[in-house]
Amino acid sequence: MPPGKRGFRRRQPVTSKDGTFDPDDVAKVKHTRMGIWDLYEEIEPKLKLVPRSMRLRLETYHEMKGSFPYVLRMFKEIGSIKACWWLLSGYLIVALVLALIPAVELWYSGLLLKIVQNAVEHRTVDRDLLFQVALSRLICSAATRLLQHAQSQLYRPLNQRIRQHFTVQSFHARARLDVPTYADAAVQRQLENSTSSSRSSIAWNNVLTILHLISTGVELVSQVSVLLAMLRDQRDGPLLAILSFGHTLFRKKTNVRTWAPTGVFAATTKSTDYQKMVGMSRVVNDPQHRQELVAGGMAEYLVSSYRAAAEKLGNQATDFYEAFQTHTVTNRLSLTGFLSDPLRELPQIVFTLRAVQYPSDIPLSLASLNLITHTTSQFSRTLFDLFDQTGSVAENLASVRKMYETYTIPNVVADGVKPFPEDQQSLNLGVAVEFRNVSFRYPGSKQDVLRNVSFKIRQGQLCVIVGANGSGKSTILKLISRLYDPTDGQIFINDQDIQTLKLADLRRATSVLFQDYTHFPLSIRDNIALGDPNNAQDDDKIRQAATLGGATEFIERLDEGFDTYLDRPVQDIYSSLPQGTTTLFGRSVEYSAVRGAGNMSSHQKGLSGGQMQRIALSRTFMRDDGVGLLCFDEPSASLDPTAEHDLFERLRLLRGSKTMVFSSHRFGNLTRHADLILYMNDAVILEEGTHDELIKQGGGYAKIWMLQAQAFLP
Ligand SMILES: Nc1ncnc2c1ncn2[C@@H]1O[C@H](COP(=O)(O)OP(=O)(O)OP(=O)(O)O)[C@@H](O)[C@H]1O
Repeated sequence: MPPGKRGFRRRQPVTSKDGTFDPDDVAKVKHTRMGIWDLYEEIEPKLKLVPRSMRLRLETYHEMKGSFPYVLRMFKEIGSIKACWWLLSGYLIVALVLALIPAVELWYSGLLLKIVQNAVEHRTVDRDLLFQVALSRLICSAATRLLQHAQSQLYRPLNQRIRQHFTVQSFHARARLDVPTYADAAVQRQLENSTSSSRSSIAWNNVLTILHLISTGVELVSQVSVLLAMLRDQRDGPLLAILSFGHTLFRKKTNVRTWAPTGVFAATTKSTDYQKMVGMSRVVNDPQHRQELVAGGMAEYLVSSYRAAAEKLGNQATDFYEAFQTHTVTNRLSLTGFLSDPLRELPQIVFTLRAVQYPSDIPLSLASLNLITHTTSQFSRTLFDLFDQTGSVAENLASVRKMYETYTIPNVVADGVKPFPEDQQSLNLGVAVEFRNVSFRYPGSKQDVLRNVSFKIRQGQLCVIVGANGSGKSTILKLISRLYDPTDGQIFINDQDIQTLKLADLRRATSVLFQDYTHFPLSIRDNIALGDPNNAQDDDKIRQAATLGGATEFIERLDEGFDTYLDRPVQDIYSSLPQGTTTLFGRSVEYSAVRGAGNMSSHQKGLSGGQMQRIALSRTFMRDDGVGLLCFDEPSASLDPTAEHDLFERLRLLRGSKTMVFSSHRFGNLTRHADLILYMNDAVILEEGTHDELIKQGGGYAKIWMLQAQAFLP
């Protein structure tokens, strides 16, 4: 990943805290300069009674509590997945047994110590007990291996089952969102926070976290019980244990390393040189820019600018994390750091003093010292790790809550309740569309893109909306298909308020080709089939739609015909192929360096804009049954004049008596046949009527018509 801000934004999700963060608020925010980076950290309110770390921990526990109901729901759901309960119970049992083994080992080590003690004091060795200890150690290590193997065997099927189940759920949660909801930055953030990777899932990660917590708990409790039992019999045992524990605690305190600030923070760089360096490295590394880079002879300029910027910045050209670490490392030399090492030696010093005092005890004390210090520091490390993990455990558990919350993100465009139309046959006569004083502003924008727009398209009419770029034509089509709701005013379909109609019915009865249509990274067949998901398996229909869209001829010329992927989402993987290999799996071999280079990035098969538009048109033609309203936004923008003429002829024939709405800034063919022309400019409808009426009126429409006509006059 390129260095810098991109990585930072992606990796640092916004916390669940309410309110806003204003870097300029000096009362609440501390500013630190770190090389080219400016770090802004929220100043924690200073409560004397509760230390900051404690307060953070309390907050964390509180957050964890809120996540529990969701975690419970997750486990219930996992229980409903085939065979998951059994696998999970098996996994838990294995984990618990594994957690008990260190205590068993410790117990036998204690016994060994007793044997040594006996040998020293009474000069006798209990051979049976010694054999038993040796055997038990062997059994313990064999059991650990076996159990770890069993665990890895259970891991894969569990992970796969759980991941698959929750991936489908999350797919559904995302697919159902409407346009304004999906475009909402807060929703995007929410979705990003609940994204699983392709190899594991939020649910599985949480199952592992919880199992880890349980087994660590069991490990600690069992070890502490054995340790206590052992310490009871050992001279100086408790003292040595306390000293070891103290050292681990002290070292932990002096050894806090963070890769980023811990609280609420934001960081930015004002260095234009660094921005330029990162930007230029993207231009060079991203294949989509290669064509322009080469054709424009930019390489030399880029290299010299990059070098100049790099020289100017020197070692300050780092991403935020590196800058942060450099900054913190220089601040880490402290007195506590120096004290840490002598403290480590303290148990040895105590032991030496005792050895002088009781020389006969030396072998025993040596064994005790080793066992006790080793066990205590291991135990305390596990304990501290567990404490340290509370933050990430809370975050993990919270991710389950966030995942479930995405399932219920409410859509901005609310569904209606009335079925539409009541009589399916009526659709053949088209539908009437009426706008009453409609005003509209895109979410987050301050500007009205439609102002007080009113018009009425009667059943079966052909309406053409014309006007300059940005006048609001496409927006009208988006409102008719209820991608958005008006900010003001009402829209009526067959005299019924559009907001009362069932969305699924409305969308089934309407077919829209947007100007900014996209091509799905699927096969051409699927790209067309999606025009009518109900008939997506009907190959004849797909071919017929392709013919109507004028696409059959070029599709059939492609090597893979209808199976061609416009943009293959999963690339074939190969390396070290002999040079003569030009095709593989029925496709031509492209080396990764040239994949997506040149004009192949957006449509790998190198289709022209017009051909892509024909595929989009075919998708629209897929749906003819059960549709009463056809909307086309600049359907011929990329077509040559013959193709445009043929398209309009086909559309007129196919239309029958259905309502059709076009948006266009080309006057001519279409407008002359229109029953209603809406002439727009700057968010309002200025003129409306038929071609003859508007020409007679001699207004804006007539003027542009004359302008376009003149272009063809000799
Ligand atoms: N998603 C959006 N968010 C914010 N503003 C938008 C969005 N889509 C369009 N706009 C703005 O709304 C205005 C009207 O756009 P619209 O696409 O409806 O115009 P148009 O008449 O169809 O233009 P063109 O002839 O170029 O297709 C423009 O100023 C455009 O910048």
